[in-house]
Amino acid sequence: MTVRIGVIGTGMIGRDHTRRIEKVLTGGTIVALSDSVPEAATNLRDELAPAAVCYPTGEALVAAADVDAVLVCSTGSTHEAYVLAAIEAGKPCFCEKPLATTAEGARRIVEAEVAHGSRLVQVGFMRRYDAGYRMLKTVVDSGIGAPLMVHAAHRNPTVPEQYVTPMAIHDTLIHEIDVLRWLLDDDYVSAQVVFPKRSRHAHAKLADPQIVLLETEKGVRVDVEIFVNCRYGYDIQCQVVGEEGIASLPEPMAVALRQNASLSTPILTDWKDRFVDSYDVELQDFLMAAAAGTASGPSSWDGYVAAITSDACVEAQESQGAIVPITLPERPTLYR
Ligand SMILES: NC(=O)C1=CN([C@@H]2O[C@H](COP(=O)(O)OP(=O)(O)OC[C@H]3O[C@@H](n4cnc5c(N)ncnc54)[C@H](O)[C@@H]3O)[C@@H](O)[C@H]2O)C=CC1
Ligand SMILES: O=C1[C@@H](O)[C@H](O)[C@@H](O)[C@H](O)[C@H]1O
Repeated sequence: MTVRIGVIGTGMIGRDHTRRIEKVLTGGTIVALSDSVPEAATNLRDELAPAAVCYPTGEALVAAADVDAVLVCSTGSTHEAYVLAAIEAGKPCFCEKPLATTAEGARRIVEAEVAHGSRLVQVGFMRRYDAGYRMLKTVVDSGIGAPLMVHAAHRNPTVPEQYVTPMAIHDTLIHEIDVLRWLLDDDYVSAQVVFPKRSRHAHAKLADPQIVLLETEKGVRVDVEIFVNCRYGYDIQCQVVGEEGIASLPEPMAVALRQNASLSTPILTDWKDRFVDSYDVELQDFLMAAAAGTASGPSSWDGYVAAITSDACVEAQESQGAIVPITLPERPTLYR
């Protein structure tokens, strides 16, 4: 079966996902596009999906009879309404992170999906599909004894002016929030944020870098450096310290160059390149599940837990070093 897909939000990642469904993956075709800026949708149609119909609203796209499944790739604050509409229509829905910009919004999605009675939503936490993180998880699960600590870093070369301090959590740390609880098979119980000396490259409304300290139910201590004006590249680091050994996320594959009395490997600069294979695998997974009328991978529950944890981290940013507790509600059986 070829799954007929509608894409809401045809900006940077909506375009990239349209390209991969049309040009790279099997089992899906783009039949519908929508963006609040109509030319964004028509331009993408002309460039990559000539058979697609452009809809004036995301709601009209979700309701279209020939749309089997929906990709929500619009601005984060708009995700909740579109995901709820897809659930109401009984259509599988891939939602880019964040699932919702508030924990309340994510809870409403969980409740709607539970009421529907089966999974329909996959959240775009692509790192769970990354070959390096999967290799790391295999080792963490069996090769280093009980995990004790995680040291991680999420570095971007630069960010635009509109990227402000809480976005370091909602937009950036959210990937670590999800992938580390998946890696450790654990949940967080508290968060704290400390601010080192501020980089002179940070914009006025951004405290950069930041260090987020999380503690898990099993007592693992996690520190994540968020540094989004690091200048030198897009660099994702993760090291798990266990009772019997230390396991590190592999570096992306790169040619080692011996030249002019030096040995070097390039560092990537763009998140799209760093996780290009993971995006392919996550969307292929979505297409396979959608063909069966369901969803797999990171769930609404994972999106909800990430939202609760993000809220605690933002509160911690604002509380000058205070430790903010994280309390999760009971996990519905649908997500066990
Ligand atoms: N998984 C990942 O690594 C990444 C995820 N993202 C997420 O994807 C989402 C989109 O990000 P980008 O593509 O970078 O942003 P973008 O700004 O390039 O694109 C967003 C698009 O949504 C459209 N839009 C805004 N409000 C809308 C509405 N109510 N209905 C329909 N369309 C609307 C905008 O006109 C724009 O074309 C964000 O939630 C972001 O966090 C973005 C980059 C990487
Ligand atoms: O999701 C993403 C961006 O929105 C975010 O701004 C970057 O920091 C992340 O690395 C990227 O994966």
